[in-house]
Amino acid sequence: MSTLEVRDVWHRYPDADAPALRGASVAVADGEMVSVVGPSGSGKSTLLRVAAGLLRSTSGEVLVDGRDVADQPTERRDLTVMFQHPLLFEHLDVAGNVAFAPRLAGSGRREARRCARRYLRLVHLEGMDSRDVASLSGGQQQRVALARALAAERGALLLDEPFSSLDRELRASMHDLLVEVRAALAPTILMVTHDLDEATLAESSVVLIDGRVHQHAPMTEIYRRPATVAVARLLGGFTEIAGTVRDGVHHCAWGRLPVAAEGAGDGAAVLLVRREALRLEVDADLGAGPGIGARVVRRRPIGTRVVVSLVGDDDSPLEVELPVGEDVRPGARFRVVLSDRRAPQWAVRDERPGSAAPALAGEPEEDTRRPVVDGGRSSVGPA
Ligand SMILES: Nc1ncnc2c1ncn2[C@@H]1O[C@H](COP(=O)(O)OP(=O)(O)OP(=O)(O)O)[C@@H](O)[C@H]1O
Repeated sequence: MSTLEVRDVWHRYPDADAPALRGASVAVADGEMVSVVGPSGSGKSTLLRVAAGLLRSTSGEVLVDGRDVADQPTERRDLTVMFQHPLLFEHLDVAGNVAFAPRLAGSGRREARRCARRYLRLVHLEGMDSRDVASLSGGQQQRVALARALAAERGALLLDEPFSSLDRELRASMHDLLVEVRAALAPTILMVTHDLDEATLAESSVVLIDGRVHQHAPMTEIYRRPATVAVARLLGGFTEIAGTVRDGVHHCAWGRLPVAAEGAGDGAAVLLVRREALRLEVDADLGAGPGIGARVVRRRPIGTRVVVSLVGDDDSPLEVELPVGEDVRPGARFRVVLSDRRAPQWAVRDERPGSAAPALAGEPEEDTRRPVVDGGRSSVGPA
């Protein structure tokens, strides 16, 4: 077991217009699992490849067990990597694939196969030692790949979208397996995924956007209090209400709304409200508290609920989630209000292009290598 830390890493690919990583930092404690999420192209795989030693970063440190391993090749970093595609050796049978790492480490053939069987049992593939890997299903192949990664018996396991090529059911069974493996072996894990549900398997998640860490916290906390508008957009389902915070109150086209003390301080700020925390009132209720007049643009059913998209009287887009069956048709006018008007709302600094106070206005030149957003554990809100 070991700890893994990536510290203030910058990376620019040759000929790229912009850096893929801009001062990204992630720390994974011994036996802990951290997931990395972010939009496509945000630098997730680059971060993992730098940690694995498959890519040399432009600057920054990678520490395994507190030791700087920047100059060490992957095989000397006490870690192992598993990718989306299993990349099994087709000339070896199942046990031969899993025995590969112990063989490489110097174990004899019989001992290595014994070790392989142990890990095959762990991934529920007992009795399949002699099977041809090409004859296995995609899910079974990925189990072999996991057993092979575990059989290397390295301190840390780096997973790059490990289950994304599997269908929903197989993915769920791999998630269960990962939970079992963690209970049995407690490996230190850094996992890149674009699946926000999968990310919740980890104790905490890092949200990487444009090569910067916007937030590092448990996923439930990230949903509750996204650190930036960009994080909220990645999660989806938030309505953004622009305005200004003064003395703990958000002033906006909706009126005056109290904000949570830990959020944005005075200045231009966006309230991030979950769409299920909003409801529609008929226009007759105008003036009954904070809210905004809006016109329905479209409705989109999702399971037993319907997402209603509206345009507010200030031209802002809004989304409200209601039970299916509500009589809400395109063109109809309503007043959008908060379900609980007294609850403090979550406000973040308004850093959107064109806002009154862009948070990135003071962004350093790229080559100063200073992170703009705090990547610390449980950080909320931009630095
Ligand atoms: N070999 C390369 N040469 C040049 N640019 C690259 C290279 N690999 C990645 N990039 C660029 O670096 C940025 C980050 O890419 P990366 O693959 O790390 O993102 P990602 O978050 O893993 O994306 P995805 O979720 O789509 O896999 C992207 O803009 C990508 O186009």
